Amino acid sequence: HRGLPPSPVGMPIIGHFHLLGPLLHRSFRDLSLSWGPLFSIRLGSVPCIVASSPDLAREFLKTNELSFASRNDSIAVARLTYGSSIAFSPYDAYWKFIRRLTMNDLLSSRPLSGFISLRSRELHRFLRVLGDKSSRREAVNLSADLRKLSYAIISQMILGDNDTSSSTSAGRVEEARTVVREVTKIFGEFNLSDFVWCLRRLDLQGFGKRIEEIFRRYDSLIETVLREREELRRQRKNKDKEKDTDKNKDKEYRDFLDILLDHMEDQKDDNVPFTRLHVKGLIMDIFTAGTDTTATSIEWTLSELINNRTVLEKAREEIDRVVGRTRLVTEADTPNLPYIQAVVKEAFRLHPAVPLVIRKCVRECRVGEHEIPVGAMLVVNNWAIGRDPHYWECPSDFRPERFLQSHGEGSNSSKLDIRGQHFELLPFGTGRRICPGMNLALQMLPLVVAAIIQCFDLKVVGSLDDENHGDGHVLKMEEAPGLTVPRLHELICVPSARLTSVTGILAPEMIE
Ligand code: HEM
Repeated sequence: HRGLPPSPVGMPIIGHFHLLGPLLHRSFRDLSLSWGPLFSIRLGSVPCIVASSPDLAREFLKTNELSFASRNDSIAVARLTYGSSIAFSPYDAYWKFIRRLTMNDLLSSRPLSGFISLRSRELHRFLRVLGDKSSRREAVNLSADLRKLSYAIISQMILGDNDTSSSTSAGRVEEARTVVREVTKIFGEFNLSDFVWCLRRLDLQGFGKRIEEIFRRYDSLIETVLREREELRRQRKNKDKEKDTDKNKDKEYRDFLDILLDHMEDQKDDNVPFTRLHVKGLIMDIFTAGTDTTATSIEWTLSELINNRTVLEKAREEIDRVVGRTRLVTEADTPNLPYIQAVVKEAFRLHPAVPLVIRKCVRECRVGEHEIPVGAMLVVNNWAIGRDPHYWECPSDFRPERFLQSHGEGSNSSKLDIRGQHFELLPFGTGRRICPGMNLALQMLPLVVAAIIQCFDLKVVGSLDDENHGDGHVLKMEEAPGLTVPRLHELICVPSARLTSVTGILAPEMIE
């Protein structure tokens, strides 16, 4: 394609695959330093356009929104989401149907406010584990526990309040968490077979085997969950018949899975089939899109706070002033904690959990002097934009102050919001495909971060940078590859209780 943006010299058949390392956002940023904020590469036979500036992000994702309102599918996505993903579905009637369903019944403010007590209960449970470790002076794997926390919240939102006390269901939860992680990892890797047709059967990187293994494990888990639920629904129906109860009266025990199964059974719209496979795919989708992203964002925010003591003290000072030292911070407090909100934004700038917004061109369009063909892949490098010195002063410093209104009149960054309106900072993407879990994430993140630093001091074990940075050793900040980019080294800390009485959370015997 002559009209494509500039491109390095590629190799026959594989194109530019050899230029990409496991951390794709870094490879793309390095290429943009030589080829400019808009360049193209070829992945096998698929042209891939990489944009790394806010203006280009606006041009592609807003001005030409409908041309890029779909995403690239892959062998892994098709198999592991049963071809019925919300995140990877093209912009069509099915996508509109499941997006509306998910928003109305799970992720808009009405259902979310119904889950406040669930979030608070799980947060308390998480803090109690930390409190317990603190009283025994034991280390805790915060990365793993944050994943457990976000998994517990999302799984109960979707599947209801499962009793995890028995060893069988605890084992099932553990297995499900592992599967979700593996799916998130494989979705973020580029598989040569997706781009080079003649290599499809060869499976040179061993993706095919991994996909089948993950599929087998997920399918067996989700089948067990579905069969149990179908049996429960049969029993409920029989009971209702016996009692002659109105079908709609049982609303209180309907969770999201029930709503999906109701849609499957009713099948009102023949143009948009909704089968058991769609239910399985959608559940996989929400788990993979929602759990690691949230946990990863909290993990990076805490890591930055650990490395930036002055910021941490300022954040704590705000919590102590607004909330006090005798009760735990709640969701209702977070709008009154602007510094904590700024800390979260600053962590998103440096560590967007989804560093690349990836879309597919479905309608030929023109951007500047370039013609973008149908089928081209678009990558907007959020991570590179967040670290670009053209848009951010001292970009590698962790400075939440840049997001405070009082920080320099006319300062652009203090006015930025992160809900997809400002293209300098798009942690949740933008437009029709913007993250539907944004409201949930923005309720959880400031709360969990504030609660942890309100209650505990964290002493890091391992993962310290060997170089001395003047004020002592700092935590290593290396990244692991994947669709979401978590820390390479898990965050392991010994917590010590900071407050002597946090009512309702830490039992007195847990406090030193
Ligand atoms: C800090 C947490 C999160 C971050 C940083 C994040 C980020 C993103 C981003 C960047 C996208 C792509 C948007 C685009 O293409 O414009 C996305 C899509 C998506 N996210 Fe999130 N997300 C988070 C949490 C969640 C949660 C909690 C859920 C659900 C419970 C969720 C569900 C989804 C889904 C289903 C999509 C695909 C939407 C579509 O294509 O229509 N996310 N997310």
